[in-house]
Amino acid sequence: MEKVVFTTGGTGGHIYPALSIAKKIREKNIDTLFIGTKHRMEKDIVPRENFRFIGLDILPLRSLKSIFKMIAATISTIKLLKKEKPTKIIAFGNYITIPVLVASNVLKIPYYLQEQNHTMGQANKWFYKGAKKVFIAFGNTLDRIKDKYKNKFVVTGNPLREEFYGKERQEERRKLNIKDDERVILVIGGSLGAKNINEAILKKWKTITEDKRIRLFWATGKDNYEASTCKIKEFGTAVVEPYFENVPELMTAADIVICRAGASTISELIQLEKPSILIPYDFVGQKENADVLEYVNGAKIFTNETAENAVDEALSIVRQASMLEFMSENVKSLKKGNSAEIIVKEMGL
Ligand SMILES: CC(=O)N[C@H]1[C@@H](OP(=O)(O)OP(=O)(O)OC[C@H]2O[C@@H](n3ccc(=O)[nH]c3=O)[C@H](O)[C@@H]2O)O[C@H](CO)[C@@H](O)[C@@H]1O
Repeated sequence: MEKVVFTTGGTGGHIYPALSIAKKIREKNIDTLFIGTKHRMEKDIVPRENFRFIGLDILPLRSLKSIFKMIAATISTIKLLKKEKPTKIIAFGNYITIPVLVASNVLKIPYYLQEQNHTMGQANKWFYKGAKKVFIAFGNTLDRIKDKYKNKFVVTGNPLREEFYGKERQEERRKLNIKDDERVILVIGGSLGAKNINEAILKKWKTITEDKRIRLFWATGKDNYEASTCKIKEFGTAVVEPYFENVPELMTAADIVICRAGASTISELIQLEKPSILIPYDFVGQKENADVLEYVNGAKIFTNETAENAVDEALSIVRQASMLEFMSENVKSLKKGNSAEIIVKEMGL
C-alpha cells in the first residue's frame, strides 16, 4: 500500500503546488500526510483542504536556537516516519523541508523534490543529489546542474490549483459583471501582499479610477489592507480586498496583471496566457522567474523604485488591444501540460 508524505510550508507559493499534487493522489485513494511548521500558513491552509497535517516547531536557520529546534524536530520526525511508514516522500523546498529530508535519508525512504523557481533554492540544492527525481518548473534551471545529475530532472512546469484549468474568459467576465468594452487590471502581490505595489496603486488611484472603462481588482495582502486603503474615499467599481480566494477566476477575466514574480504566479500567468507587469521581490530569485516571461515578450519588468511607472505602463498597455494580444500569444509559447498529473505519473503512483 502506497503512502505519501508531503513536506511544505512558509508561503502560498510552496503550499499550493503540494496541495494540487496531493489532491490528484487522494483521488487514487492513496494515503497522505503533510508535515510543515506549526507557525506558518500551512497550518491553516492544509487542514482546511482536509489533509492530515503535523506542524513542527521549527524556525528559519538564523540563530543557535533555531539550529537546536531543527535538530529536535529532525529526531521527532525520524520517530514519526518510523511509525507512519510512508513509501514515498515529496518536498517543496525551503528550511521547513529539512527535518523530513534528513529523516528520509536516515530511514532510506525514496524522496522526490519539486522546485518552483527558475533558480533552485538552498534546501533543494543540498538534497537533490539523493533524490529519486527533481521536478522543475523552468527548463533553464538545468543550465547550472552538473551533467551527471541531469537525468534526475524532469521539466514539468509548476503544479497549479485545478481551478486554473478549463476556465473561459468570457464566462468569467460575465460572472463578474464586466462589460465587453471594460478593461480588467488585476493587482496581486505574492501570497503575503506587496507594500511597494500597494503604494504605487495608491499614488495612481485617481488616474486609474477616472477611466470608467477600467475595472480594478486589487489584493493588498492580509497585513496591508488598512494602511493601503485608509486614505481612499471613493472606491467606485474597484474591488479591493486583503486577499482574493478566487484568483483563478479573476486572472482568467483579467486583461493584464500587475504582480510580483513568485514562481506560482508566473506559472499561473503562463497557464492563462496573460500579459503582465512584473515587479519582482528582491533577494529571493524572483528576477530570474520574471526574466522567463520577459524573454519571450510576454511581460515587462519594473523595480520597487519604478513601481509607479509600472502602473502607468499597465494603464497604457491595457488600452492597446493589439499589444495585449501580442503579449498573450508570446506567453502561450511557454505553456506546459497539467504539471500535477505529470508529477503523479513520474512518481509511479
Ligand atoms: C517573498 C517570498 O519568499 N516569495 C517566494 C514565495 O512566494 P509567494 O508564495 O509569495 O508567491 P507565489 O507567486 O509563488 O504564490 C502566490 C500564490 O498565492 C496566490 N494568491 C496571491 C494573492 C491573493 O490575493 N490570492 C492568491 O490566491 C497566487 O495565485 C499564487 O498561487 O514562494 C515562491 C515559490 O517558491 C517564490 O517564487 C517566491 O519568491
